[in-house]
Amino acid sequence: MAARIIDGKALSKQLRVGFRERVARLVEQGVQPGLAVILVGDSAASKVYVGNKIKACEECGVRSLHIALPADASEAEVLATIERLNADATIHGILVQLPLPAHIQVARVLEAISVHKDVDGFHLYNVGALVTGNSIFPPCTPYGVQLLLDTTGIDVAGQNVVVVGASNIVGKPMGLMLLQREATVTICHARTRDLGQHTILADILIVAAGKPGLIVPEMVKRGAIVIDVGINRLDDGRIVGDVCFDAVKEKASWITPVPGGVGPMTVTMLIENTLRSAERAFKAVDSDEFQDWEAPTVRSP
Ligand SMILES: Nc1nc(=O)c2c([nH]1)NC[C@@H]1CN(c3ccc(C(=O)N[C@@H](CCC(=O)O)C(=O)O)cc3)C=[N+]21
Repeated sequence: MAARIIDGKALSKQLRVGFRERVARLVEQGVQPGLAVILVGDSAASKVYVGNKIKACEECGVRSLHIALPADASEAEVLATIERLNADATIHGILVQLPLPAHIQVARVLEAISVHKDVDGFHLYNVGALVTGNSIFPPCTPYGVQLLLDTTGIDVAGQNVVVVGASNIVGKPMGLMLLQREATVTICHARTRDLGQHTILADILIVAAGKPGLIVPEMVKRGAIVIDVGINRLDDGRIVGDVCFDAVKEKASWITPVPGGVGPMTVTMLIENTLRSAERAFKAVDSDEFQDWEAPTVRSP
């Protein structure tokens, strides 16, 4: 029997209805949630993603500030932009689109963002919070995957989860989030020997490798849940994930499509984090998470 489809577009749509209500409540109290998106350079893919984020803001009533810097903008310029946004009380979330041009140090930029506005969850403080199991801004893509998994009704505790890809923005945080939920987590990566030997054991297989066609049915356990985080543009213009969807869906119990799976959820969770930040700024929700702890300024050598 073919797998059931986990529809990220539909779930996003549903969640965004609730977001509009939360924005309305905030606006009633005089708070207009605001998200700043900084894009350095003009990569085509980044433009599409940033465009989707801005669209989602509009859809939910979040004010968005799109700051486009030229590809040769200096690191100092990017840092100055962040400083300005850190100090701007009308901005509740700051996102610097990755990847950045090679002359800019990603770590310096991410550590410059106020931990209170780090809606991507990429600041070291938020990464540390995730490691210790009390995440403040969970990174958007793994956060979205977690909600997609929830819709299947499966309890991940005790399940074999295999994550393919060990990036800082998807694979590693994904593994940590599911470990927190008591799954048995394996993280595979480019140097993993005999990938299929690991993936075949997965009750839940999450693939974020950026390699079209990487996962074939022989590597998938019958009845597994398959989450495809990959987004690959083929020469013919088609967008596909890392999983051979048509073949694998005959073996899986649940599967996410690309597009329309994880991608829209990434954007949706960005809005969720921005609303949480705005609510927290207003003290509409418990702000104990930060425990009045002032995050240290991290200085790079
Ligand atoms: N600081 C930072 N934060 C990010 O969250 C971040 C980033 N940098 N850099 C790049 C990745 C990628 N990303 C996506 C956003 C939207 C879709 C999306 O909307 N996908 C749709 C359409 C895809 C398309 O048309 O190309 C879909 O899958 O259905 C996908 C991927 C956010 N990222």
